Amino acid sequence: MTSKNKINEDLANERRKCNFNIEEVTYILDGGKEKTLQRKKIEDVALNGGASVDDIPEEYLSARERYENAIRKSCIYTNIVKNEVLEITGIENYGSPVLRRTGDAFFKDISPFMLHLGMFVPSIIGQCTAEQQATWLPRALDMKIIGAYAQTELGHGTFIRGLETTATYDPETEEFVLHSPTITSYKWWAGGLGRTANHCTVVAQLYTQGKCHGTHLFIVQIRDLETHMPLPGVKVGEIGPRMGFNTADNGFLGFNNYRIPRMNMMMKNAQVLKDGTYVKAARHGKLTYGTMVFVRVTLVGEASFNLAKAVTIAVRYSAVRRQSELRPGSIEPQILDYPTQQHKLFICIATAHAFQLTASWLWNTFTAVQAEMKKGNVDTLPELHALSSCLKALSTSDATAYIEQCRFACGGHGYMLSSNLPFLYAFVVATRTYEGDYTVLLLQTARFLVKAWEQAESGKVVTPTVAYLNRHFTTNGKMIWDNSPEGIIRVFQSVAAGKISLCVRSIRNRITSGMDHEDAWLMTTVQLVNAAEAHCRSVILHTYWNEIVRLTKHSSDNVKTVLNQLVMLYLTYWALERTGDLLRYSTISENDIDLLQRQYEELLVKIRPNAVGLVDAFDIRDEILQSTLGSYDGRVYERLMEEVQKNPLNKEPVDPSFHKYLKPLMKSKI
Ligand SMILES: CC/C=C\C/C=C\C/C=C\C/C=C\CC/C=C/C(=O)SCCNC(=O)CCNC(=O)[C@H](O)C(C)(C)COP(=O)(O)OP(=O)(O)OC[C@H]1O[C@@H](n2cnc3c(N)ncnc32)[C@H](O)[C@@H]1OP(=O)(O)O
Ligand SMILES: Cc1cc2nc3c(=O)[nH]c(=O)nc-3n(C[C@H](O)[C@H](O)[C@H](O)COP(=O)(O)OP(=O)(O)OC[C@H]3O[C@@H](n4cnc5c(N)ncnc54)[C@H](O)[C@@H]3O)c2cc1C
Repeated sequence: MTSKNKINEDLANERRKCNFNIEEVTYILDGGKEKTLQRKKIEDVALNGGASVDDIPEEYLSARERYENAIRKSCIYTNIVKNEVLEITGIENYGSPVLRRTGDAFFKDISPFMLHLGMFVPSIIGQCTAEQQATWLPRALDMKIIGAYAQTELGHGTFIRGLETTATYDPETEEFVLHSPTITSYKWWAGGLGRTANHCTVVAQLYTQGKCHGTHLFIVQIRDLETHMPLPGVKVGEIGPRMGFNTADNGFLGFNNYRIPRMNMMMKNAQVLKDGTYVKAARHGKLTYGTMVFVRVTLVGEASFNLAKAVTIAVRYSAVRRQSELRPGSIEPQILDYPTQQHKLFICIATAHAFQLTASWLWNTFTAVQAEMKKGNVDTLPELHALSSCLKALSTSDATAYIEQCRFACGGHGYMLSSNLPFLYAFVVATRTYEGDYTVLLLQTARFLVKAWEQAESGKVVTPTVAYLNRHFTTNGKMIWDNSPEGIIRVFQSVAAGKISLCVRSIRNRITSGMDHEDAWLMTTVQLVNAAEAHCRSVILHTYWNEIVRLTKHSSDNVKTVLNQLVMLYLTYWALERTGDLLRYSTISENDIDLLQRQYEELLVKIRPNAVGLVDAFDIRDEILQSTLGSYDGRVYERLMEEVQKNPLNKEPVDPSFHKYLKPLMKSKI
């Protein structure tokens, strides 16, 4: 064995200690053995040519070089996908999470094609008629046209109804005239728009026959397909450096009375006829927001995957890193042996599991709602919107905090870009804002919760995710504390019910004392966000526990044990985080809290020997992790030194700036 492929001895020891079948856990997380085998096959095809095709790491490049390099790699990857991967998986898997995952081997930051696959293509699928799909989809999937999703404007992101771009129908020519009437109406932020896209989905206020019908979606060509020049009437460019997303060429876009054919309005849910007659969406007023719902659903899985990457890096590093001494003269312990380090990291492993299983469950819910909507039934859409909103908000917010915790857990080396942790953080922190800001989305869930509360109050049976509200009206007093998983979940549901109840009371009291409904709601929004967070927490706890019970029914004993330890750690962790709520809404005592704390610390000890095995079970290839600290072999220090060789600053022993500036300064007299 050469030193290049030798496994670090501490990491090798950890793997010897692991007492469960790692593959079995991988299968559970992937959704079954077949899915794991399929993923591995795709990864082999996509990555075995050597994915990391950068001679100089992208962080050393200028903005121009970085963008060009990102385009170069996007094209390499797209060709691999088109020519090799889709042969195995079929075209319907374009844009699947596996391809998204494999793509990470090519980019530390982000591909300029991400929004094409992540939002432009889904908007064609979700918002176009079959005829329109036949026109656009094959060209988009084959990358003959490259798109972006241009909704947000300089002046408005959250409040979609406030968007200012107009699309006015002209029946004479059967065209829409797109126009940006103000500076604040300029599209701003759309990924891939600045330099890459030649088409985009544009969200604009639709005017026909002198009436505004609110925001609708349009497919708009913005650049010439041969020359890539912006078309006359289109002003487009890149918005400038930002925190992360620096290879995504986020762009701005304005229109000067720019004409597009009538059939470029995405007409699945509402139409404008040739004569300008507007035909309203028959089923639900918010179906044009469908692409956002789809992306919110996928973002829960994104949060899980990125957290899994971060904790894989941090746990492996913590097994390799030794620091301090427990007793004078004793061997320095692996930092993973410190309970405080375990406290930082094991919750991250458990959270990645919780989010992965919740993401799969949410995806199933999403596809079930889609199937119902195809039959014309939109009754389940409000619950899906409430669920996808709060799960997107919480998963991205928790993942952000825990990825940062993983970085802290790696000490100084966690700040190195080559650890990949800063990139992961910058990528994930944006997910908390884009596709609906954290607070705004929780307030959407709160609207649903208050309505569900009112239904339960009037004796109606409410939908499953809020069924605990029906129970709230049939039980008296505080929920009895019970330290079983089901007991903890019930208490969390009581906390949510209690908080929603307080919100309803506050709103009613405020209205009674003279406020109108809008002000009463506004004054209660701090509590409403809190209640929606509590509801979402209970949904995650419940889903995680239920899914583990279901998925480990036929598992080997040791797998059952370790996955149970993790889910118990998760439940106990959150119970301890929320002791204030538990004291308020349940009969938990000081003694019960002491017992919870002890239980938590014992779980850390039990999980410790399997920690490396657990992160190995995420099965994330080194090419995808792209981390000096987190590779499978644990050659942390060697990789850090190897990376230093790639630093262009080290190419010459003396920097030219020495002769230009430093030396004159040193020679100058005071
Ligand atoms: C290879 C694979 C590639 C990729 C995959 C991997 C990763 C992920 C993919 C891509 C992501 C990558 C990068 C993304 C980059 C970012 C993109 C963007 O950010 S795009 C822009 C997103 N913008 C937003 O999310 C804006 C947020 N704002 C809103 O959603 C709305 O304005 C808001 C809901 C806040 C308010 O809307 P409004 O019309 O004012 O409604 P109101 O509050 O009055 O509510 C009325 C009524 O409607 C209900 N409702 C609202 N929204 C929905 C909905 N979406 N569905 C159903 N119902 C909805 C609302 O609850 C209310 O109902 P009630 O009256 O209470 O009954
Ligand atoms: C990296 C990145 C990529 C993006 N990519 C795209 C893209 O491809 N396409 C696209 O169209 N957009 C994109 N966006 C835009 C993104 O969707 C918006 O920035 C996001 O929806 C937030 O909207 P905003 O910027 O208007 O924030 P604001 O709404 O201005 O939020 C500012 C603050 O006001 C608060 N706030 C706003 N409204 C309310 C309310 N009603 N109640 C309480 N508090 C409120 C928020 O909580 C927040 O604290 C991207 C953004 C980022 C950061």
